[in-house]
Amino acid sequence: MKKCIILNNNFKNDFIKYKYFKRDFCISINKNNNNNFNSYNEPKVSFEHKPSEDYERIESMSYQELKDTVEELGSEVKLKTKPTIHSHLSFIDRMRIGVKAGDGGGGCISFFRAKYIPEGPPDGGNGGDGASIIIKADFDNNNLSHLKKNYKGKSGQKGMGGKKTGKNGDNIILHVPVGTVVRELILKPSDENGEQQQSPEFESHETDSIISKKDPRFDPTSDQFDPALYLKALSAPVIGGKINDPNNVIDHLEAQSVLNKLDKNSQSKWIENGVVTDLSEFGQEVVVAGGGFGGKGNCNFGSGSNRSPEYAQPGTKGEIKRIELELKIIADFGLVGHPNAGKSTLLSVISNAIPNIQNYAFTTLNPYVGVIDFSDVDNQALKERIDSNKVNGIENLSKRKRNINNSNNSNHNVNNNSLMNTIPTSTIADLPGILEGAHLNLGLGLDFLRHIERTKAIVYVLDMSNNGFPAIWDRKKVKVLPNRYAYIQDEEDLIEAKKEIKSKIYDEEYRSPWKDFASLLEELENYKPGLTNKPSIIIANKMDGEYSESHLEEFTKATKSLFKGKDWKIIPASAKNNQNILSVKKELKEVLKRLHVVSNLNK
Ligand SMILES: Nc1nc2c(ncn2[C@@H]2O[C@H](COP(=O)(O)OP(=O)(O)OP(=O)(O)O)[C@@H](O)[C@H]2O)c(=O)[nH]1
Ligand SMILES: [Mg+2]
Repeated sequence: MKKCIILNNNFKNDFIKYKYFKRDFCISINKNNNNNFNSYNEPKVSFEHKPSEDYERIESMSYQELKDTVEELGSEVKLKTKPTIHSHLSFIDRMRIGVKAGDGGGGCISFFRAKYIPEGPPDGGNGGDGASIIIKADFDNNNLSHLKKNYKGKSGQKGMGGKKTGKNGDNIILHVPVGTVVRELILKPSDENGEQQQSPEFESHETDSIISKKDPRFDPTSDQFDPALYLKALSAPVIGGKINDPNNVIDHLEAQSVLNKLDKNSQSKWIENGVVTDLSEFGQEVVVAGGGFGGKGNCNFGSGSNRSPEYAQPGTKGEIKRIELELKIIADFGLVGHPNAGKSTLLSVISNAIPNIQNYAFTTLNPYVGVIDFSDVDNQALKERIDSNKVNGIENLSKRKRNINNSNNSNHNVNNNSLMNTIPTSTIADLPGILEGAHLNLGLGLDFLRHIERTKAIVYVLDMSNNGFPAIWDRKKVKVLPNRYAYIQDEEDLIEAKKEIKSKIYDEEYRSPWKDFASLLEELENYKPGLTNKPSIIIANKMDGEYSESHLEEFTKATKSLFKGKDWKIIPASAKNNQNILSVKKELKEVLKRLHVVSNLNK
């Protein structure tokens, strides 16, 4: 029997549909704003059948028709819900949304009337402005999953008699994390052969004249209508007004319907038009679609020659855009640890980077990104397989091979391997060391913490040899605890730091990896609650130390309850002696693999 799966429209990615679920064909249901998957009685469905390159899509099929079709294909209809994925992994770092700003309200044509004034002056008020769509960097979580696919702004209210102005549409503000890059997209139409055409050359200063001359490339009813040029012109800075000025000739609704059709037949593709905004400051915002202007009411047009103007301005159309949002991630992984824990040394053995390594704190002052090559992990996996086959005998191997080939269900081993093979390399950032009070801007403080936000996962590096770190800095040293120093810029910093650090319960005589780890988590959480929810790995470094084994034992015990429900692994290693580095890389790849699945599911 052929395997079939029914998914809701969230599963846009064919790779996931066919490879992850290992089905012969799959059916996706058009959701009617109803998230409860099992509650469909008569769902509208579209049908996709893709064992080969042929791709069939039937829109609006009834449930019965769907069942018949599926049964004809030799399967049965089964509703399947989304696979559960660890909640802290499900963050979206890139998404595309459609935005339509509200139209401006039309001006009003009205005349003042009273008992003894039958022909009063014009008193039609102005229309209100349409709502703009604004993207603002003030969201508290490093995630875009809270956003919808489309936003539509309210139109401005029409003007009213008595010179009353219509209400403006309330702007829609989309809250995104600091570090989000906003890109405008334009449609790149395909030619007959499916090849992408080059966008026509477009000079912004041309636009004004083109539009006013009724250029057919901007006319949606003309054969020469050029969607790419049209979309570009919508956002181009134009001398003497924008494309959506009331004086131009474009029928925007008609144009949008042409664009929608192009979008639907999926021969077209959205590409960047080069308008990029990097929202790198808290509170920074950008208007991605400007609301239409309200039209002027006839009270504005009365003049000596025409005291009773019977006309008013219509409102202008709100802009329509497609936007791509992306979190600016500096690397897949960020190395987090106290100064001197061995972060840079670890980076140097797992990646191609050649960082500065010194036996004093704050050697690393800026993030340094290295590329990890996973080919040795893959080679080892292959070698292990060959070795185990040698042990089990060649017969076993062929049996297993056959099993894998025959199985059409979601065999996890097969899936995992195919996913892993799609991740040949990854990036890792060496970050400056962190110490207590970093969230108060001690040490390299806030600058450093900001970088952690820009990595997808965290690699904690702990010094298991527990030698304590000699805080030798070339900056102004201030002793805040025995053996501990902090970088203080002024008196105020110092008072704050002392207060903060004293309020914590630290055993001043004795440092332990557990306390180190707890203070790292605390700093991260103090800076931004939820920051430690990122996928994480703990590297117990300096395992070549005399007491490292017992410290690791203590650490594992102490963290047991904390790690409940989290899939954080503790990997013992010695970066300096290149011990167990392959296991570290293996685990990094495991984390990436999980991130990869989630990111594919959310595209
Ligand atoms: N014994 C031992 N020493 C190590 C190990 N890994 C690193 N070290 C040493 O620890 C010292 C600090 O290493 P770094 O890699 O510079 O430490 P870091 O965490 O990058 O320090 P900052 O950049 O100052 O935050 C160096 O002298 C390293 O040689 C290890 O596994 N075992
Ligand atoms: Mg370093």
